[in-house]
Amino acid sequence: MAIQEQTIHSRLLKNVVIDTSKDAVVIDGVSKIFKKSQPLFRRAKTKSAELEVVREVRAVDDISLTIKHREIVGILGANGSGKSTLIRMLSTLLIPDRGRISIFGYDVVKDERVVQRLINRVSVEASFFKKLSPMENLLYAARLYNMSGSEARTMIKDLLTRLGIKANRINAPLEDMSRGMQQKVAIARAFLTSPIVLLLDEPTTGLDPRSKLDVQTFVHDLRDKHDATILITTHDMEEAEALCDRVAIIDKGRMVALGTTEELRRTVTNLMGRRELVSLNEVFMHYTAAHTITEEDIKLYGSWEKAFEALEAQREEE
Ligand SMILES: Nc1ncnc2c1ncn2[C@@H]1O[C@H](COP(=O)(O)OP(=O)(O)OP(=O)(O)O)[C@@H](O)[C@H]1O
Repeated sequence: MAIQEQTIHSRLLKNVVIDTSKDAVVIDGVSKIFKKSQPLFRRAKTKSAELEVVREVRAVDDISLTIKHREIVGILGANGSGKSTLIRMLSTLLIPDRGRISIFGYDVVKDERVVQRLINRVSVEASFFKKLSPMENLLYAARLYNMSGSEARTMIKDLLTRLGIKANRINAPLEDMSRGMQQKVAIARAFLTSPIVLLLDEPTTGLDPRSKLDVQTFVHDLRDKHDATILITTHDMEEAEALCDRVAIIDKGRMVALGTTEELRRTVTNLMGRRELVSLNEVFMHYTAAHTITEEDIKLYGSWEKAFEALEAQREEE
């Protein structure tokens, strides 16, 4: 029976009872503060002249967000805005300093083990046995989840093919594949374990346009056919528009906007007094410090993109 038909019932997944009528993810007033030590005199020639100062970085600052079952939500933010920190707290890798996070009612701190069964995180730093092939790596993962060898083999082949990985690559060492291709193998691995909540940390960064589309189709399939709830961080506005039911924009750890891409575009169009609907890029710039880039900055750095990179680097240093 399709899970949609069961939404008011409970679902048993990996021996955990899930009430799919509950919100999939509830983030309630969550903050994470890091302590960073920095030399006070950066240009000091001798080490002894350096003084260390400890500074607090509010990587995530009082964020609240509720995500419904089968929703795809995008988290947009510049480098260092706190996206990965938020994802890491959701996946129990970091503990919030303040606030609560729950997944279908299970608390990420108190019910850590249960949450780990419900959630799967895909990030660029995915760990693999690089000398082994995608098939061998995924068979290893399937074994951990008690799948039979033949069942897993068929499924893996199907998954990798759907993600656009050619047959001759499936059994070749992973280390010979590009970073983008390895990223796809990481996505396939997350899928193998049928996550009920999937956290995708910049899943298409570094992928070519064709591969991006493969991944986007796959993500939609995951939601449509397998009822996954998906949280995705991205820098790519086109991707956010193509994939997400709603997007949250975060800046310096704070959530500065939340809504459908259409709603956000309309709001900013009205705020700017424009006639034509602004793009999501302009929405992003409006809500983040990107709008502070001046003509002079563009001249100085050579292009808007370069000026934006310089601004991000400067903010990261601060
Ligand atoms: N383990 C850590 N210790 C100290 N500071 C950290 C740590 N992890 C992240 N930070 C700081 O927290 C802030 C948010 O970082 P985070 O990695 O969450 O941003 P991000 O939005 O994911 O960036 P990117 O797009 O570059 O991946 C940054 O200032 C970063 O330097």
